[in-house]
Amino acid sequence: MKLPSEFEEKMQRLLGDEFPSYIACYDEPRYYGLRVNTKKISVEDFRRICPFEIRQVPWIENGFYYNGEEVSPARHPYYFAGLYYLQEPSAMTPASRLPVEPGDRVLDLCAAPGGKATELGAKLRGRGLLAANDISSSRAKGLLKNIELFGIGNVLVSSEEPGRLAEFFPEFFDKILIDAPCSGEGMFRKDKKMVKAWEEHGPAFFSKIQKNIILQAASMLREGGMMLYSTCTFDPSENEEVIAHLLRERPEFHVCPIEPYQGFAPGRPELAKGADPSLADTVRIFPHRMHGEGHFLALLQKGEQAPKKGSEGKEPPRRRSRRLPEELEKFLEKLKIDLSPDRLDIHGERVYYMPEGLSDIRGLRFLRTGLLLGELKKNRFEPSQAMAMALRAEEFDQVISLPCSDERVIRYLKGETLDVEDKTSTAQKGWHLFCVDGYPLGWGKLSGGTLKNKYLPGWRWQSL
Ligand SMILES: C[S@@+](CC[C@H](N)C(=O)[O-])C[C@H]1O[C@@H](n2cnc3c(N)ncnc32)[C@H](O)[C@@H]1O
Repeated sequence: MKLPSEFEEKMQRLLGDEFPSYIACYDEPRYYGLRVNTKKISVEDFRRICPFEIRQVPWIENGFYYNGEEVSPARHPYYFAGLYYLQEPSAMTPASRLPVEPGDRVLDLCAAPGGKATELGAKLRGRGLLAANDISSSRAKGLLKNIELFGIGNVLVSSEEPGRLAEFFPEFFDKILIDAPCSGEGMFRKDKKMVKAWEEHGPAFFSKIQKNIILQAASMLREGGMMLYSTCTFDPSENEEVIAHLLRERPEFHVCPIEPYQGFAPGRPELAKGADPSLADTVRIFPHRMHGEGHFLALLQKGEQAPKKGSEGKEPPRRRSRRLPEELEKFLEKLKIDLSPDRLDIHGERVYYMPEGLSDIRGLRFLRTGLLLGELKKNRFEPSQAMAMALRAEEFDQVISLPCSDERVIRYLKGETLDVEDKTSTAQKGWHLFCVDGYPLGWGKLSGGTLKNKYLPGWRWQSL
């Protein structure tokens, strides 16, 4: 692979004796990985049902390698059921090393297409708030889809410039992830187009942006909160230097050690202005030291551990306590989950289930708040694709589940009407949650043994 000579020279200076083994990696195949969605399935159960060979990523509990030259996990019904996300193994590290707990208010500031946000959301277990933001509104649409596919409903998905977001959320979040836009040097092997992009916009261009983003993020973190900064590049000006900039500008922050793995290399304090020794607690991932493409991570804390504020002082806006439309009430009776009525919000035809503790966001550019439950149409309620993905099969009273070997599963994903007489009684009718091996894929409406397909058209299985 042809690399820019300026890049090679820099890596030689950075790695010294290790440079030959680093550069030799470019003649080896890239790593393919998938990360299990633990909100929907345990790692143990996934191992049991996974239809292709996988190997544990040793530093990620729910991360696995697969052979991307032989299998296409994105073309399997389990992918459509949101059971996993395809992700290069070193990119799994940032979300795994930010200690998110159920109930936290979490911000993923540069989130699209959702590789880290989906893991942060899974860790929340449906409690607290995941705010996933990306400056690009087109990329934010893909982000929303992945969050919905993962079944995560306690969300705010927005598309704002970080400074503007900071006006809405001063000292609000318990945990923040900044997976910063970067020159992408760690992605050269995975995607050759990155080399050309690097030649156009290199480390100096991104370093300026990153220094701005990290300060904006800092102002949104509560006292005692934790923030993880990551890039997929090697240049110190985008890594140690950005952290040094934060420590100079916001002295209340300190660097925290990251849960170790034998392949991690320490950060390099001597490569940043001021050579703060705590930068040695940041982590570098190099492909010649472990089986991942390349990353940098820094875990930071603002001040000392302070008691969590929770929703205190940030009252969510009061929602109108109006009677729910009858058709919605009727549908909600079919759900075997506890929904808190004061979190139901109706905007025009659309019904949402709002996350805990979201403050007033009027004026913010957002794509979604909460879980879209469905739409009120004339005298009916139509449940949404997002709700199907957020449910477990046992949480709805009418379910049709087929094994993944049944050809009707793919036909369902293609949008076809199905004959399911063998799976239902003629007396059964109305909304059914259609599942593969017990994992929801979407809705269908049953009548006389025929299932009318309600799978979201934009998500359909595309024929190659
Ligand atoms: C490395 S990517 C994020 C990848 C994502 N975290 C994931 O794991 O799927 C960086 C993202 O930052 C966004 N971005 C670019 N400039 C930005 C800025 N000035 N402020 C915030 N986000 C920005 C880009 O649109 C891009 O989606």
